[in-house]
Amino acid sequence: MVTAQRINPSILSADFVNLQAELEAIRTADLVHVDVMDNHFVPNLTMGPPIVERIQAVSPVPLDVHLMISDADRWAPGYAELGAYSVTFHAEAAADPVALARRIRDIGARAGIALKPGTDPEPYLELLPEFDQVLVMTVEPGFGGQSFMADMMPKLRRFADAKAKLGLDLWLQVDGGITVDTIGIAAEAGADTFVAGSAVYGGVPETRIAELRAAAATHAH
Ligand SMILES: O=C(CO)[C@@H](O)[C@H](O)COP(=O)(O)O
Ligand SMILES: [Fe+2]
Repeated sequence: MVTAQRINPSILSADFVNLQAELEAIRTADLVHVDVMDNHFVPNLTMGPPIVERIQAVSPVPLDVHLMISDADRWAPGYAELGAYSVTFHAEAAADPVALARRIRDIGARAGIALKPGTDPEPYLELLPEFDQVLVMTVEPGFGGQSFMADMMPKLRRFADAKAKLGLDLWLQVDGGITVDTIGIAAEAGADTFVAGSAVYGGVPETRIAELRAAAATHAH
């Protein structure tokens, strides 16, 4: 069986003044990746619940919310409540990642855990049944348009191995520097869900999404 692959454009690279049109432009995507930043966990500031709620209301594709915020335990459940399809918080920002994932799942969203490049995956491997997706950051979180960190591939493989060993239906997501040139490297290492901001919005989004899909498919497991 070939693993399903997902392309999730990040609206961080979209024109925020024309967000509704930018959301329409990616209707062939699987999910829309929404980067929430608080200028505390990362040195950048984007949006909070009121704007994400409006995006949820008008988006033709479901929301994949990536929280780059401190005190995730306090804020993450609200994004599940407003209807996000998945809510991913950072391991480094949650006091109790398992309890938080359970709250997100109880509300009805998929629960994701994200790891910054410097974060060791080992403590999280045995917790994987508590999550629906793992996000391996392939740039330092905070900004779009950075270069893909190929040295994160051993971490991705570590999660892919643990997923296989435990027989889990877990999505492995990569975020940062994904292009037609790097997506195959990530797919090869076990990723099945690909976030791309500048690569999608830097051209005609529908064409870019199709190109990314084709490039990823040649490396599907
Ligand atoms: O979470 C982040 C950045 O912190 C990402 O989702 C970026 O928005 C991806 O942008 P590109 O690297 O694809 O341009
Ligand atoms: Fe992101």
